[in-house]
Amino acid sequence: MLLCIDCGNTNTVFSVWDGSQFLCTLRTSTEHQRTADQYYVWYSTLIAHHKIDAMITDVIISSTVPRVVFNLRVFADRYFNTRPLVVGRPDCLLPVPPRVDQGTSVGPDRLVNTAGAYDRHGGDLIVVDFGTATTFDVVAEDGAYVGGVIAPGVNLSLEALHAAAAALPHVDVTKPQAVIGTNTVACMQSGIFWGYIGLVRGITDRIRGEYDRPMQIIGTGGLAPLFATGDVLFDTIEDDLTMHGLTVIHAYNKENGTL
Ligand SMILES: Nc1ncnc2c1ncn2[C@@H]1O[C@H](COP(=O)(O)OP(=O)(O)OP(=O)(O)O)[C@@H](O)[C@H]1O
Ligand SMILES: CC(C)(CO)[C@@H](O)C(=O)NCCC(=O)O
Ligand SMILES: [K+]
Repeated sequence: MLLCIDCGNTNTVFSVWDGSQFLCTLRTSTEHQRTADQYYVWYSTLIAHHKIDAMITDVIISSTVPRVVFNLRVFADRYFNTRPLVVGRPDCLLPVPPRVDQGTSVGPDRLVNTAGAYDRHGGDLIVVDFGTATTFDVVAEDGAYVGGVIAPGVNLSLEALHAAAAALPHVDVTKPQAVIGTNTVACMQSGIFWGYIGLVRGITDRIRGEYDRPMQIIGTGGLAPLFATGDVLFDTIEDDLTMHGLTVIHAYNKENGTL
């Protein structure tokens, strides 16, 4: 079985893939101090809780935080006796290499989203991922990542408002009743909710204008379903797109790479 690990700047997600389905998905906050042994205590406790017979033989990691990779490698080696595949490292092949400026390194999560979305939908796509950052990945006809957009994440923007303005409280993102807020919290929620609807619509419209073929828009990340209630922004929403992409890249390396 394959253990897929998706480390974002905010959260780290583990998912066990048995070759045809994900048996469970476990989430923890990303902390670079966490050791291999700490990962195992957390992982094995939850696996036991879910009563899953997970015989892990392979591990694949995508990490937007380079310094957590060392301890995850030790974790894979010590507890599963396997050398993990790390997306973005030279020995991890991608089904289609990205076409970007020379010397730039694309976030591994964006490469993984690209591979996952292309596998499910073919090319000419925009993948919108609502994580720590709100990212837009453009996937060409042949499945290559060819660029995109990085905007501040929704929760980051809310935190920034709260941190910078003494009178603005911490609020959660939610769909407000009306656009015109009649109290501070409602005003902030309106700014974030309708602001991000406008951001996503504006950016995807402009990408479509710049790209010379029809494109599908795929939404992913925890907040995609919430924003889809505000406007028709996406052709589909897939909460497991990153995990799916990890299984696609792993399978590709089994067939063509050094695994
Ligand atoms: N209605 C909601 N309000 C606030 N947060 C929500 C809501 N629905 C989902 N979430 C949050 O979305 C997050 C899931 O987002 P996702 O995994 O896509 O990115 P992330 O973990 O925030 O970022 P990264 O992947 O960059 O670490 C979870 O932390 C979850 O609590
Ligand atoms: C943009 C984030 C933070 C989104 O997780 C990540 O993909 C990243 O660190 N990217 C590196 C820069 C780039 O993708 O062009
Ligand atoms: K993510």
